[in-house]
Amino acid sequence: MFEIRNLVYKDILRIDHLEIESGNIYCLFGASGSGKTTLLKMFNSMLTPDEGEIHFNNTSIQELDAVELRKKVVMLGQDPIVFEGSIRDNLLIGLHFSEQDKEPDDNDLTELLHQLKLSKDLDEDAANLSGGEKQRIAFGRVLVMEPDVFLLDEPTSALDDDTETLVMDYFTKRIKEANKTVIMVTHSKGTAETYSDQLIYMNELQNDEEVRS
Ligand SMILES: Nc1ncnc2c1ncn2[C@@H]1O[C@H](COP(=O)(O)OP(=O)(O)OP(=O)(O)O)[C@@H](O)[C@H]1O
Repeated sequence: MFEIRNLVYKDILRIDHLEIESGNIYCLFGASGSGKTTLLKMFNSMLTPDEGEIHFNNTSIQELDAVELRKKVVMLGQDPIVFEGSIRDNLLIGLHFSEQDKEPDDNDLTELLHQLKLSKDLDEDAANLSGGEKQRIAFGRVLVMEPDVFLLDEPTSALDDDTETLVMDYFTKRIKEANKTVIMVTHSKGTAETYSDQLIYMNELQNDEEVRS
């Protein structure tokens, strides 16, 4: 699905080769500042390598329209974005930037909230949610978009352990059923070991001693 060859980005990334196969969950693991977020941003063209190639389904990412690519490869950043409006608005807003043409109805969205362990009404103002609740709403938004690839940057960092387990169990079951691909940054080795098909250690990936953490 993705293949990286001879990638160089500033003095942050130096990767000879990395292959991401579809249908798998990959966890990027490594020290703070080791380039995990930077690498994640390469996969949907938010950042462009200085040297080297990234291929997505055998086409160079640079040849693809970034907007179209981001419909298939969706990033959920470290800081959850909440838009003005209700919880319903927030769950549905990503559909405008996705290839998914079937809009979930209120029953679907209420079930999604339930699975994300959010006892909230769809009409509630999203601005009043706590940090962990906002994180789950942002998670729900990308789930509704149903992209081929989820790029997740510490998606459960604001959740307590029990909630994280429930949310991740639900998420991984759902994406495995749909044969989606996940590349996820996490600081939790337990989360990485529990949910990933493959762990990618940044210090092993980087080929230059100078960029090793
Ligand atoms: N646009 C940029 N220009 C220059 N340096 C940058 C840029 N973005 C990030 N960096 C630096 O690159 C390094 C890697 O940052 P990155 O955010 O990818 O690390 P990370 O592994 O995700 O860290 P954390 O676990 O703390 O989120 C850091 O030293 C950071 O300061």
